[in-house]
This record gives sequence, structure tokens and C-alpha cells, in this order.
Amino acid sequence: MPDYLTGFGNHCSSEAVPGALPQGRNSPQRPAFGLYAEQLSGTAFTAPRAQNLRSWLYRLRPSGGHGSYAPYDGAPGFQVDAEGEPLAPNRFRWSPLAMDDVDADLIDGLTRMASNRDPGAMDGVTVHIYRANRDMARRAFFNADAEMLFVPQQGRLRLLTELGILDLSPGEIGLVPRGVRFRAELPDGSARGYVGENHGTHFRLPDLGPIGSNGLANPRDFLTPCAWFEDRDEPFDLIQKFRGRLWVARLDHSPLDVVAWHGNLAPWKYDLARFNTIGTVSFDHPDPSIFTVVTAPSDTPGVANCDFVIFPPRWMVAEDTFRPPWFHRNVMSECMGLIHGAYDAKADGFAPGALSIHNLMSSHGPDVASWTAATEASLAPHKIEGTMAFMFESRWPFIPAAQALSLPELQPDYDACWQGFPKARLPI
Ligand SMILES: O=C(O)Cc1cc(O)ccc1O
Ligand SMILES: [Fe+2]
Repeated sequence: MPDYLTGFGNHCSSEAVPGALPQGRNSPQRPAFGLYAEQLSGTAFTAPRAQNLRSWLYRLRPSGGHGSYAPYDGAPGFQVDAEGEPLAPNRFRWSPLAMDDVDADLIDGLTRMASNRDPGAMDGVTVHIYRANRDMARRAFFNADAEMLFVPQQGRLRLLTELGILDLSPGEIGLVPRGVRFRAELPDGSARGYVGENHGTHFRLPDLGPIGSNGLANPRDFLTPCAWFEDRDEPFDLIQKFRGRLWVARLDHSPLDVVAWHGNLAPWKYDLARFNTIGTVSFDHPDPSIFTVVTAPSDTPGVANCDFVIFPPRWMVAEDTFRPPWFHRNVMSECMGLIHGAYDAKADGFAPGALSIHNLMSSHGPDVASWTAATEASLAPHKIEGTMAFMFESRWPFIPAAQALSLPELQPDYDACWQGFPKARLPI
């Protein structure tokens, strides 16, 4: 079992071998045991202190010991291709992608579903679904384009990163920072889930405003792995994502050889069951921003490049209120998934593993069946249980990948959700 340090954005220190971490300086002339000191930065050197992220890694070899990168064609589904334009401003929904014909590791088993912005432009978000049944044995990956937020939906996912091991189960999320090398194992033999690539500034905890100093995701529930390394002198492929494409270089050893590290740029995981959910105790359905777990701000205050929002179990007590999500058209764009259970705005067609996209100004909200049930329900206190939906919400519209639009799981009749509402009757 991996060990974890607690807290969000803390300056951590960890060593897998006692004495490996230098004391009192970052880069001594001769680090202990002949280790190599290397800085990994997550922000510009001159970023304000409150946002500045970097870590110091002490490793068996410097990370640069690889040859030149050649194109990697093994994971065509993960890469960015020319998109089909013009994109119809439709609502999109995919049923869970089938697992039967899967024969891939995490990287080869990624299917890019939607992107916004140019992945090399340090802005926007890309959403993928992964389906895998093989461990990455002698392959490691890192992403120059984005930090990666993993949302397991089926099966556990073990991310063995340069800075330690994240063991993720469905219901937990895990973040691997830009540039951090990792490989993935599947303790249950196969796994499916979602990945959000955040190309912009880092996910952080949202401000709480009038909520006060506690609530939503509490910092101490974020877990950062302790230092871990593998000493393997054998051929390794190092795959890198750079400007939307994949590249591979050869190493003669595992690049996961960081014996000790310190700093505040590090992987983390979070159990969504720890989320302190806040809602109305009077009337009206509040905006879903109260369910924000982490947010990646843009340059415009309050307008996120990407919010990660969940719809967790919670008590519904609002009086004289239509309790599920209302009908709406938003200026922000929404990409939703479901980890388990049912979502209260969609009675049908949105199964665990599914994905939907509601771009800006597209009319959406409850389907007819959910609307009918909620309109007729008695408004006794009621607990929504056994569910966990989530949403990547972005200021940029999501452009479905051409490959996603030709998947058999794309639902041809999604618009039918909003057909058949009875017309309102005015008094004559
Ligand atoms: O569209 C959705 O289902 C997500 C959503 C939920 C909610 O409670 C309010 C607005 C919103 O976009
Ligand atoms: Fe919405």
C-alpha cells in the first residue's frame, strides 16, 4: 500500500531511502549516494508566490538520458487530428464505450472525445475516455500539453509516477502534473474511466466566499504520494504528448527513479465521498458552482478554463421548488460523465460510463421523464443516494473529436430528451 502525505498545495518532503533528501539546500555539489538533483517547474519561475509550483527531484540518473523522439503511432485515439468542421451546435451524448474488444494499456486505450483550444497553446481542456486491460510494463508516459485529471469509473487504476504511487478506485480522482512521468497498472485486470487534460493553469481549490473557511473539498483530504522509485536497468519506451501528438524515445532504464523529492508540484488524489456538499435549506435549486471540487482559472476572474464539478449524494429539502437541474442555456460549456448510479436530470440514457456535451447556449436540462416525476413528486425531504456524476465546465466550447462522432455509442436520438413537453396553458 502506498503511503500518502496530506493537504493541498503543501510544500512536502519525502525520501524512499533515508538520507537521500538534501538538508538545507536544493542542489548540493554532491547529493547523497551520487543522486542527481533536478528541478521540475509547474509555473514560470517568476509566477507569484501563491501560485508558484515546483519540486526538486533526486534521482538515479538525470531525466535527460534518452535519444531523440520519433512519432508514436500506437495510440491513434489519444492524439489530436484535424477536426470535422463546421461543427453543428448540437447536444451530444455517448453511451458507455464498449469494453469487449479492448486490448490496450492506459495510453493506447485512450479515446479522445472532445477538445477546446489548441493543446499546445497552454489553454483549454481535452476530455478522453480510457479503456484498458494491460499494464504498462516497460513503458512510461508524460504529458507536456497538460496536467491530467483521472476519473476512474470501472476498475482500479494504479498510477506509478516519478513522485510516488497513486492508487485510485472509482469514486476517487487523481491528478498527475504536467511533465511528471508515470506508468499505469490495472489491479482488477481491466479499467474504464475519464481523463480531463487541463492545458491551462493548475487546478486549485475554489475560493469559498461567503461559505467561509470550511466546506466543499477540504484541503486535508487531498493525498500526495510519498517518494517511491524502481531501479530497473532494462529497455523502456518513454512516450511523450507534445502539441497534441505522441512521440516515443528509448531508454535503457526505468525513468521512474526518483528516490526523494521535495516541493509543492506533485500528484494528488481525492476521495469524492469526502466532499462536504452544500445546498439549499429553503427553496430553489442553486447554481452547480457550489459543487466545484477544483477549478483551473483563466485570466478572467470567475471565468474558469475548467471547473471540475460533482453531483454527489445529498439531501433534497427545498420547498415549493422544482428540485432537479432546471432548464437552462449557459454561456459556459459543459461536458458530463457518470461514475455510478443515476443522474437526477436524466431518467434514461445516461448510464455510468456515458458522456454528454452541452455547449454554450444549447438548451438543456431535465428530460421529459425527470421533469414529469419532479413536477409531480411530494416534496418531503428526500436523499439522493448511490450516485456520482461530474462535469468539466469550461469557458471554451467542446469540439467533439471526429473519431468520437463516428463511434457506434454516439446516441442518434439525444434531442428526443426534450421532445413531448406539454405546452403551458394560459387563462383565456
Ligand atoms: O446540465 C447539467 O445537468 C449540469 C447542471 C446541473 C445543475 O444542477 C445546474 C446547471 C447545470 O448545468
Ligand atoms: Fe447544464
